[in-house]
Amino acid sequence: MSQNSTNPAGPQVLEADGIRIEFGGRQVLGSIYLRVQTGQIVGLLGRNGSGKSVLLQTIFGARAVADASVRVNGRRVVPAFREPGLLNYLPQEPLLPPSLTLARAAALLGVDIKAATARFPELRPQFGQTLGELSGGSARLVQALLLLHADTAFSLFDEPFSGVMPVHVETLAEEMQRVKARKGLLITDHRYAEVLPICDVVYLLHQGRLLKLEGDVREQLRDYGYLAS
Ligand SMILES: Nc1ncnc2c1ncn2[C@@H]1O[C@H](COP(=O)(O)OP(=O)(O)OP(=O)(O)O)[C@@H](O)[C@H]1O
Repeated sequence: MSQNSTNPAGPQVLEADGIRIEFGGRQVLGSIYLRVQTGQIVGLLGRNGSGKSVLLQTIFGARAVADASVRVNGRRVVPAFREPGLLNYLPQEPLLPPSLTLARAAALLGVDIKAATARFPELRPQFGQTLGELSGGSARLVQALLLLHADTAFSLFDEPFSGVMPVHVETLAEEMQRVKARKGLLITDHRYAEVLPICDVVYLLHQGRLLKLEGDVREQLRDYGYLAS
């Protein structure tokens, strides 16, 4: 399914709800509802250990959760990763094998290197190298760029800016804003100063509940103990 085949007339809507997760009797997520649509960047913030990674894994389908419902345009898609062209996911840990050349990774994901690196020309000469030969920050940046430019309706990013130098964080954030014209992006990253300005919707995971923040987002982030006062 290409990104426009499910609903060529309008945006696609990805919804996740009924997500409840416990570890050892401790509830991490309690009846979460989250919505992302194409054309939006949705930010997911929360303190360390609040369950952001677990939530992204569950939406992607890498973590099976009883009663969890993930839907696209109202149609249940569990596990979502099986749905061709629906979504891709950058986990916190490296996604692609270190032995893979960047050119091969791009080919596997159907990504045009020239388009993906249009704003990162210094990366182009590195496409003959393997991911393992890159620095940690460059490898992170390349993987985020490849998933961003792959032809899926949604991309889920778990800390895409981690280890990436500030000048590239800025350019990657701008690139996300450009790409959202044809995709929906769900991003969690503690680089809130870069994340907040590009988000259309901000969620905060707090004590197992997912709160949609409206109004003065920074003030609420302080109130909930995510930002220092
Ligand atoms: N397999 C597991 N077994 C037990 N507990 C787990 C397991 N996976 C995650 N947890 C716990 O679930 C909670 C949420 O973890 P998660 O990695 O989703 O947090 P996070 O919000 O992404 O944190 P961070 O901001 O530090 O990346 C943590 O307390 C973690 O220890």
